[in-house]
Amino acid sequence: MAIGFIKKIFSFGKDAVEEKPAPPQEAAAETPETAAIPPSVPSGDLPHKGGDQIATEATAEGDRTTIEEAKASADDLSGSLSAEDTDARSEGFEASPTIAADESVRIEDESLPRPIFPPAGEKTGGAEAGEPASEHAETLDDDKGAAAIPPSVPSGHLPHKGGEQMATGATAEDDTAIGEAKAGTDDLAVSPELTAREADTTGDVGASPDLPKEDPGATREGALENTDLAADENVTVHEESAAMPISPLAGEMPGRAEGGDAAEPQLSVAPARDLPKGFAASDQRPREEAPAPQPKLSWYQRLRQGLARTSSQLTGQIASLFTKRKLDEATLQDLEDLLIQADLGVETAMRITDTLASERYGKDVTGDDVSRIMAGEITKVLAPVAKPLELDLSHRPHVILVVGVNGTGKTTTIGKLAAKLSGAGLKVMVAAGDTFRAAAIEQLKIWAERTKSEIVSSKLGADAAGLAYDAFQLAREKRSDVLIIDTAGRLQNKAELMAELEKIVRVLAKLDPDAPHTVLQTLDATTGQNALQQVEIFRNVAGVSGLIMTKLDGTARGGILVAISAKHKLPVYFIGVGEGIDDLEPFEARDFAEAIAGVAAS
Ligand SMILES: Nc1nc2c(ncn2[C@@H]2O[C@H](COP(=O)(O)OP(=O)(O)OP(=O)(O)O)[C@@H](O)[C@H]2O)c(=O)[nH]1
Repeated sequence: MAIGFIKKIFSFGKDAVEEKPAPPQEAAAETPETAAIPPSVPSGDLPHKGGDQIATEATAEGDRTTIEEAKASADDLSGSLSAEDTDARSEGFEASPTIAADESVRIEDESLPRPIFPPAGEKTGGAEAGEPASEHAETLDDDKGAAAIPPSVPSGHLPHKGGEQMATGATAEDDTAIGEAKAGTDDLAVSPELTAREADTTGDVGASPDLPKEDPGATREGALENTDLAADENVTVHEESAAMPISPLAGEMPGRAEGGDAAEPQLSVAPARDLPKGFAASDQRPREEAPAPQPKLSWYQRLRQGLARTSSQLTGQIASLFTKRKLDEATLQDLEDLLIQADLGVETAMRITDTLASERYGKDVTGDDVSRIMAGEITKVLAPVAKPLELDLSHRPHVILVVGVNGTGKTTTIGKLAAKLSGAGLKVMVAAGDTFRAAAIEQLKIWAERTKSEIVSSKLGADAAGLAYDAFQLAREKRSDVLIIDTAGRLQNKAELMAELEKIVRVLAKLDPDAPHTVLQTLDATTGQNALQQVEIFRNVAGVSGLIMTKLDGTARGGILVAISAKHKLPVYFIGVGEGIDDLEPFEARDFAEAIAGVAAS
């Protein structure tokens, strides 16, 4: 066996490891489809440059593909092998996107808001009042890597420095008539003749041989107009030279010290001044006391805390049902009703009552007895679906498509996943495929900054399938390990949603028949029974291969995960119990069951 093709499984979230030969399409995946890399692009793993965002927009046209192909590829999503091919990792970029545009290209410098400078005399070692605010932007341009790192992220904490962000937009035009589609849906075959351009993060547009050098003295906007680029639409290059403002991450990043070691007390102290002899400086201003760092709860404690409402509601009702009561038919029926109302599902409710009846029929029963049996039965239902998310890194990138209804936590979950992967040393790219909401794109950019991931985005309303295709190509060229694609969730507009998701899946399969390699659906626990139906719909549309349930914190409806597991039997990879970057953990059947049933850890 050739050494370079030894593959391993990287089981993301859990410890499972297995081996599997590399898929044959990898060779094809490596085939450069674009022009040779410009000399200015370093070979090997490109260091992620802090805070830079490159936005390109291109057109993509693809070959005819049938819905069957797309569905087949979507179905073929079982996690397979992953390998960290270090040899391959050291290979340079063999291609960079060629750019074609017949209209103007713009570069926008979206610097951060100007910093507020202290008044004259207060700034030690700095300029006096009136110092031009623009100096900040210049500084950022000169040292983007440093500038882009969020202040609370410890330098060197993550292996990929900076947060190079590329934003590309692409359009993919279908060339297949409606009617070839399976099950009455559109055949949205895409013929992506992808054209993309990528600007060097320093703004050196000449990195691409097709592009003229930017005149550094000129206004960025319009500097590239009337080039010989051929594209169907305008190409806009966003150069965001500074990190987006984000909230502090103290204690949020995996591996960060807990308890506020990053939070140095910020006391308001007047700068020392030279006073004439006979005077003494005094500072009467009240000093702000830094809040005492809160001890951070373990994941298990947070899970328990998060599921406390579900659990207390359930156990409270059970306790009142079984007060001084022998177990009879009526009590069993009441219990079954209660469990069904708690969203556990009919199947699981019957399992619990059957087991209880077989153990305690005609005897005294306490709420604790019921909770114990309930925990055991729920564990049995959940254990088969509590699986790790297997990443096949031989694909490079392993493509994860994230789907789900609006607000179920797709973007947030992508950020949390990116943090885990990036924190483990993997090179992550995220794609802002929710092109219908400006806020979703911005939100993902912030997460990319936080997690030191690259980001591919386009302007609002751009074709999501084109963007996905474009991102996949770029992720290949950049040798990203994982590409995570966000999507818009619009259940209320089902036909359009179905068509778009099917198209994204189909277009990705053009580049790799196995892609997307994972289709993750996020489910909002607070929606209760509605989540069951959502899985049904997205499973059919996008070939969902696994679930992540979010917002288990504070809901009384956490039982729905049990009903979904019993019905759909789809793997549940992770659960979310908060909005923080580390509020996502692998799903553990027993922990979850015991937390819901309100029994002490076994
Ligand atoms: N409490 C809690 N909030 C969460 C969790 N996951 C996500 N959220 C919040 O839920 C809201 C919606 O999350 P998003 O990530 O924007 O959801 P989305 O599915 O991308 O939404 P669209 O972009 O509208 O499709 C945000 O305010 C998140 O912070 C979680 O596990 N717990």
